[in-house]
Amino acid sequence: MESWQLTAELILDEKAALSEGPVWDHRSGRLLWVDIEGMRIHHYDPVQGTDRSIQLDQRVGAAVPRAEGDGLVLALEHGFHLFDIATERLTKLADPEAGLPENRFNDGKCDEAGRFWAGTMNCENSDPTGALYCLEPDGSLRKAIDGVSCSNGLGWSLDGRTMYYIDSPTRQVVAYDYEPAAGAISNRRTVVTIPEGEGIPDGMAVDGEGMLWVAQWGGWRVSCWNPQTGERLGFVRVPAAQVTSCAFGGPDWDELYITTARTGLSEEQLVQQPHAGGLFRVKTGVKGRPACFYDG
Ligand SMILES: O=C(O)[C@H](O)[C@@H](O)[C@H](O)[C@H](O)CO
Ligand SMILES: [Zn+2]
Repeated sequence: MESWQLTAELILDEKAALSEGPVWDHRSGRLLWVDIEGMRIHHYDPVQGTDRSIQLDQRVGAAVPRAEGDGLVLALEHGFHLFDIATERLTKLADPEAGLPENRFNDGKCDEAGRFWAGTMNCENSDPTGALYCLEPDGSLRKAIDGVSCSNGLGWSLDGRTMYYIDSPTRQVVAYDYEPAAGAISNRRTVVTIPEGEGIPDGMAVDGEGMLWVAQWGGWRVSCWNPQTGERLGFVRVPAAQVTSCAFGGPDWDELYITTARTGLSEEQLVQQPHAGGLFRVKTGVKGRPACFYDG
């Protein structure tokens, strides 16, 4: 059934420790991404081929543009913050896991209503002490999913009635019924299982046909899955093992940007994958959808 294979090309040899969370900002034509362990927010300009980054003083799990202005909302090691790029000023909104020092925030994404969803992971072990949170545009926060080990990819179906979610060690993508007005989830079920020996699922993007593009940490690839059937339609080879996330972007929305990591790799492994920690890209032949921004 696997009908196609593509290969991603290196576009930025950044050698970031843990490059993650790509978001295409169509307003600026730039890709926002983070280096979680390097504590940096990056902006990549594909026209110039240049990348600029801002150093923070704590780990940054996810960054998403705000709908108004050019600020960002961040899921930092120590909670949710607004960030003003020009002044580099941080404004703390909420730190729901201040009492859990082993945890930090990881992947996050906005839904159509401009809510920012982001989850946590235990950095010391795979105990399910993490959770998925939803930050409403008015700044209120609620816990949506409990008992998470390593909160990762998020996405929504084309009709906005299904939310997809990845807790990496489960090797699964699960789906919930999604009630868009309230942002409420229910009826959890498994829609994709990553085969054993192919690493674990990490970040994810949903394309314009509703298919799921799932990065495989330890799997050297991003695979494309039909969530209706659980079948893999094809995959993108990436010349780095720790493939962390992906997002559609580019002027025609048909380019998949892919992030990778160096962290945890031995000297020997780094010889095999010298561009680990780089940014990669592939033309997919399918279009993605505009990213949603934070409405608060
Ligand atoms: O890329 C991420 O989402 C996390 O920040 C990583 O740390 C890995 O997923 C995790 O460590 C895998 O075990
Ligand atoms: Zn991730």
